[in-house]
Amino acid sequence: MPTDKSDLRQKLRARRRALSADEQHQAARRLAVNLAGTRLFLTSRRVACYLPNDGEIDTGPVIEHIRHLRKTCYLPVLSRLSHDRLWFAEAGPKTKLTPNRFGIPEPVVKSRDLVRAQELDLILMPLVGFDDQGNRLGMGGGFYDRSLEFLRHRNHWRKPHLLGIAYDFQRVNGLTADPWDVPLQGVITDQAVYLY
Ligand SMILES: Nc1nc2c(c(=O)[nH]1)N(C=O)[C@@H](CNc1ccc(C(=O)N[C@@H](CCC(=O)O)C(=O)O)cc1)CN2
Ligand SMILES: Nc1ncnc2c1ncn2[C@@H]1O[C@H](COP(=O)(O)OP(=O)(O)OP(=O)(O)O)[C@@H](O)[C@H]1O
Repeated sequence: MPTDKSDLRQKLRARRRALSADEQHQAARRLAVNLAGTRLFLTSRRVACYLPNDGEIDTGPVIEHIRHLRKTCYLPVLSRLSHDRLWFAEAGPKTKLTPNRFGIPEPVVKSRDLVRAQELDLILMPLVGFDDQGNRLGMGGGFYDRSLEFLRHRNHWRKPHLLGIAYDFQRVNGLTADPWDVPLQGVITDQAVYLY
């Protein structure tokens, strides 16, 4: 296994992109079933998810389930970044979307309707790799870590709760945590629920 983070990123990203449409579809459905039985998800009302990019596991069934349970679904918004922190916007089935600078669709909303991570109960986070300590390897922009920095200074658990969403093959051994990394409380995959 490559030890270098960027090599590992490239390898895992290529493996995601190599899945057939049928494999992607199956895995996305299994993931939604696994998430649906997770207590942290069931007890959260304001839930942020993401729209898939670069072969990330499809979140369509998850988003449908969030709405079915009458929870509020949020998506990350990059286009009005301040100090590289993510904002989040409520996203219903009729919300207009526009591609951000990475080509990922994001909600078109008024500034006053943007919320900070602090206001959410649960963030379902995209990731490239994860390990059994709750360490997360992301796309390398540092957006989530910067936006969740306030969680590192807590001495008791504060919202939002953090769960990663991934294919099971994205589980790797011993990622080295950087000082700014904010650990995940669990990762939900197409095969399992890992809680740390
Ligand atoms: N679906 C999804 N949405 C997300 C994230 C994510 O990882 N996945 N992010 C998580 O933080 C933020 C966006 N971060 C991203 C960081 C890099 C690239 C990316 O494709 N980078 C290219 C280089 C592109 C360029 O520089 O122009 C690459 O690495 O190939 C995409 C999203 C917010 N929204
Ligand atoms: N809390 C922070 N304060 C300042 N800089 C940060 C912070 N968190 C991350 N960064 C910067 O962001 C860069 C990318 O971090 P990292 O490689 O961990 O991103 P990532 O978690 O893979 O990306 P993403 O969260 O966008 O998926 C790092 O080089 C680091 O300098």
